[in-house]
Amino acid sequence: MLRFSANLSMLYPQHAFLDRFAAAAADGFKGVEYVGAYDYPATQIADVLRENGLTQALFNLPVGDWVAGERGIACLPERRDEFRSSVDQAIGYAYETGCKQVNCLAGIAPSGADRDELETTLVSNLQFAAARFADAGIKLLLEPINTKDMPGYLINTTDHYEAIAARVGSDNLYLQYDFYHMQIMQGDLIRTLERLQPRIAHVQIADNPGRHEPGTGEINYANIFTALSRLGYAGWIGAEYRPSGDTSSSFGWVPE
Ligand SMILES: O=C(O)[C@H](O)C(=O)CO
Ligand SMILES: [Mg+2]
Repeated sequence: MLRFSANLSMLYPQHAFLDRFAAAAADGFKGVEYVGAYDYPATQIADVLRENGLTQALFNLPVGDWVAGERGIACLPERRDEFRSSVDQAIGYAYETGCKQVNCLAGIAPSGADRDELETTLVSNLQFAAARFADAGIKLLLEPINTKDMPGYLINTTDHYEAIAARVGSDNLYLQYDFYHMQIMQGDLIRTLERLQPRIAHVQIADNPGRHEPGTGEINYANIFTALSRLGYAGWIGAEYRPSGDTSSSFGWVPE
């Protein structure tokens, strides 16, 4: 049985963030996810989840200054201490909201930076975080992201995820497989899903081009949902897209 989670950073843009939970529940979602809710007390998020009968499926480690263009700090050597204290902050939010998995955004490579140094920093930070999250019973995820939407982002392919994961050497580092990003970067979506499925803890969906709802572009989501069912995928499927119109009218892709 496939389970869908509403990505509240993208769906229901007409509502204030805290009102998006009720909108998702009214549309039948049982789970929600978002980039992060660190501007709100964790207890407030827990309350709104409870009031709406929702499970917290996923959120990200603190991503740095999003408005200034940061997309994670895990690869930035001078932010090592900040990253490590952000792990404790994320664990606190995960405990309070009952969330069992947290995604790490690697960050944008500063122009001219030494990529080896960035990767070494990322590996060391992920080793630290994977161990802390394991002690807390929470999975740590790493997501490759396409270079067109996010130029300079450090991890862009599943091969790169695998290379980093091999260096991290922890059973508690999983892949967040976003079909939209991987369609842009490498295609071969279902074969890669089949190969990496044991390490995939969360998937996300959007169509390409446009990053709108499934059915608006070139990705065959009917086949992808069949593959996920066939493989016995038991995680959440995050609806992480910008609706082409009204969010509540965008769910024609949900399988019967
Ligand atoms: O953009 C994405 O695909 C990520 O999942 C995210 O959380 C924010 O960039
Ligand atoms: Mg994603």
